[in-house]
Amino acid sequence: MPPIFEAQALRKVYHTGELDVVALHGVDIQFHSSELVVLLGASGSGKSTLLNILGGLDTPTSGQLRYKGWDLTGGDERTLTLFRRNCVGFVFQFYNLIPSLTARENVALITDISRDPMKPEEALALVNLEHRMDHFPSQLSGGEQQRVAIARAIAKKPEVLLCDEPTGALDVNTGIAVLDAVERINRELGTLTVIITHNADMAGMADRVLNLKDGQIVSSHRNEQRVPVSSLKW
Ligand SMILES: Nc1ncnc2c1ncn2[C@@H]1O[C@H](COP(=O)(O)OP(=O)(O)OP(=O)(O)O)[C@@H](O)[C@H]1O
Repeated sequence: MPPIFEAQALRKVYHTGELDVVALHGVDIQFHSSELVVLLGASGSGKSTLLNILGGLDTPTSGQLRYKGWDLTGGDERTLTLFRRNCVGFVFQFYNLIPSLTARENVALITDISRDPMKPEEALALVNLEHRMDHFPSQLSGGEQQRVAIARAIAKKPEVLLCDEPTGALDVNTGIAVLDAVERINRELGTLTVIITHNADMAGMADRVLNLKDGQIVSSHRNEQRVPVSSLKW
């Protein structure tokens, strides 16, 4: 099977005042359909930069990124907008839900503008929140709010789910429920999933574990078997 993403010599330089910060130093990597990939690395190693480029939120300074053979780096803003809207779901550390809307309404905001979405109820059931659909964010725990954010990200049935520190603001037990939801979506929908974390204990849940250091992928390890999230040692 051809890869979903194919990155070649990706380089990203941020210019801030007098200073140039090289965030990515020539990254070559492929991501395949249905994979669950955990991306590890110290603070500042370039994880978010890589994820943002994969998701079309940022563009590389040089190098090439292809999505299903489609050149995202040569593309114009309209191409990137269509790619983001139709192909990618994002989950961030902070949930960014709209406080005046219920869980169902927060998800419906996205399904209303998508091409072939699932129903908000279906997306919320996938993250085990069917009993909380009519609650407002303030009536939900941090982990439940993050699960609403995951439901919102996947309700449009994206090919790719990108998660930047999805459990960064949560305690261990709440984080487990969130990762369980992400793993289930990957398994049941076959969504290519990339998760950034500082927590090396999460590596066991992945098909593949990448380590970034100083803007380069310094190791790539494939797990023979995925460990269920509930059995990971924290
Ligand atoms: N918008 C920006 N402007 C200038 N420099 C930036 C910008 N975004 C990131 N950087 C720099 O690029 C490097 C890589 O940052 P990045 O956020 O990708 O790292 P990270 O591995 O995700 O870090 P963390 O784990 O702390 O989130 C860092 O040195 C960072 O300071």
